[in-house]
Amino acid sequence: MASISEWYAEKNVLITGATGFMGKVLVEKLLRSCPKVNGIYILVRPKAGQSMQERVQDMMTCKLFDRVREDNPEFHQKVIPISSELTQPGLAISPEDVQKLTSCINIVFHCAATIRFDEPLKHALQLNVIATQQLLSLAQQMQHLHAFIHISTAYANCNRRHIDEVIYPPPVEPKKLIDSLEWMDDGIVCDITPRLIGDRPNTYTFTKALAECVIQQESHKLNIGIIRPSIVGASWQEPFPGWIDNFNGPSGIFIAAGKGILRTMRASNDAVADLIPVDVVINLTLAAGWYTSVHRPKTSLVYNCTTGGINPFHWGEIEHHVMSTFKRNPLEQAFRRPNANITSNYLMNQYWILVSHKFPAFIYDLFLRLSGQKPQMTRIFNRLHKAIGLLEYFSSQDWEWKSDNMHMLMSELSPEDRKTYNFDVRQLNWPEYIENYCIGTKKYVLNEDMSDIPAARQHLRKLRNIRYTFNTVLLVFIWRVFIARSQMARNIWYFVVSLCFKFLSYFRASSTLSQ
Ligand SMILES: CCCCCCCCCCCCCCCC(=O)SCCNC(=O)CCNC(=O)[C@H](O)C(C)(C)COP(=O)(O)OP(=O)(O)OC[C@H]1O[C@@H](n2cnc3c(N)ncnc32)[C@H](O)[C@@H]1OP(=O)(O)O
Ligand SMILES: NC(=O)C1=CN([C@@H]2O[C@H](COP(=O)(O)OP(=O)(O)OC[C@H]3O[C@@H](n4cnc5c(N)ncnc54)[C@H](OP(=O)(O)O)[C@@H]3O)[C@@H](O)[C@H]2O)C=CC1
Repeated sequence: MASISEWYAEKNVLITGATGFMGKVLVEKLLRSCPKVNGIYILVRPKAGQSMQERVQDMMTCKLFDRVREDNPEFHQKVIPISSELTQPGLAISPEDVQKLTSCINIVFHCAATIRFDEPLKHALQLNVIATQQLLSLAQQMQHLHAFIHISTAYANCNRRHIDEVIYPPPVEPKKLIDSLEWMDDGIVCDITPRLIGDRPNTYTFTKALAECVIQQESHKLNIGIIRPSIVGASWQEPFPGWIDNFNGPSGIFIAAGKGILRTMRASNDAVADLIPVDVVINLTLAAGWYTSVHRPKTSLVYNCTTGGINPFHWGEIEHHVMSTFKRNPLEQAFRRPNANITSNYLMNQYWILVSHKFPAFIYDLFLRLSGQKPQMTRIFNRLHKAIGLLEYFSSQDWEWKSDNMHMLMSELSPEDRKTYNFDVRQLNWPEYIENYCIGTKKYVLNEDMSDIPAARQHLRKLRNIRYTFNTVLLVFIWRVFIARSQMARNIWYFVVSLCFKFLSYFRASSTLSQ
């Protein structure tokens, strides 16, 4: 049987969400490991004043593509951008492009989605559900399509504790919901959103669950594979360790902790931190594309792509390794020395928020105001509190995912493919991975230079000295106020001072005698 790379040779691949975090890694891996792939068609929209072409050019000059660039400097010729806005009717693809895609595409990878937890329901539905529906209908017209691979999330069914590799019945009938929301104005939709999403924490997980149902209902004769990754983190091995380009999920939290801004967060030390490296997810996705095309399973296979059941690691351990990495490799211009603690106790967390977040922010902003600058720390903390408020649900409990299909797929690969498309997370060394992840946030998200680490360490030492001075002044001040008001405190003070004097005289006398 042909290896995975051989199978992708001469194939035309369509990818949505190629400009996103996972999409980029997918494009890169295809170009690097399947150099004979015929064409990679990517659906891209113009954004933030940049044309589609400019965005794609920018994407391909990014460091992620360095290895591919070395192997084949002309790699960009294989990437063919197609203008598309997924929230528009017909995905806003021109008739000529539709013609091109339907006649040549062999495999579709659908990665595009809104992953914001606070997305208004109407927009999340439009992108995560209706766009999926429209893409399926385009796929139905493709004459040479072998497989359609949809990227879902392991948290689509986070209202359950034990999650099998099946598509669960929808919380509401997607078609009925789409029809009803169409005539409602945004205010009404916003009001009824909590009732609609029920026991799911946000519109993201709710609409991703609906998307899976839409796929089940409307796939007809297509060969479907559904990949459900848990919390996707920096790369483990490929194209190099620690690659990450965004603040999503834990990355923003790690950075905030490394900058000394985040001091406390509600999370359970003993809960499994189900992180999965992005290269593992992409390797599994490509292998699933190959398997679905070659074996054409009778029912759509769902792959829970998680680590917790295979090689568990816990939030408490993550906290320890993140802190230790950032102490050894500090971020530049830290606000305070990194020292974040997670706690599952609500009151304790509120106390530390007050003492370690709100109070220092207030003092710092006061200092900025007095020195004629614009206050900013309170605003940063408000944003951080909003983000951690949305993430806490995922860090305070654990889930059990069945991953039989992931094991089955691994057993179907040749030894060579198992190396090239490695998704065996039993080999993952967590402390090493977390260290590379944190360094990755420093290098690739914050664009900080590793050669500036001595200066960053010097800055941490300065912060430590400021803290010692501040604490000493505070202690002396409190004590002075205290002894001015209490006779007992004064007595203790005189007792301690006279004790010190006695010790001093004793040591002086004994040193004089010994001479
Ligand atoms: C040591 C401790 C160990 C314990 C550690 C526990 C970690 C526990 C993780 C659980 C993780 C579960 C993950 C579920 C698994 C999925 O299913 S993965 C899908 C993941 N999706 C996400 O993570 C999206 C979550 N993010 C959001 O919903 C929105 O970004 C937020 C958080 C509501 C913020 O919205 P917003 O206020 O409108 O801000 P937004 O425009 O997004 O960004 C504003 C700025 O903040 C930055 N930013 C965005 N997010 C963050 C963030 N999280 N932090 C800091 N800055 C951020 C942006 O880069 C941006 O910067 P500028 O470009 O302005 O300079
Ligand atoms: N990141 C994670 O931790 C996890 C992600 N997933 C799933 O993986 C997939 C990819 O996630 P990730 O790469 O992290 O997400 P990103 O937010 O990084 O990427 C989203 C992609 O979707 C595209 N997109 C969004 N809106 C539109 C639109 N209206 N028209 C055209 N394209 C659009 C974006 O394009 P543009 O650049 O133009 O905005 C971008 O390419 C998603 O389906 C997500 O649900 C699952 C589990 C965890």
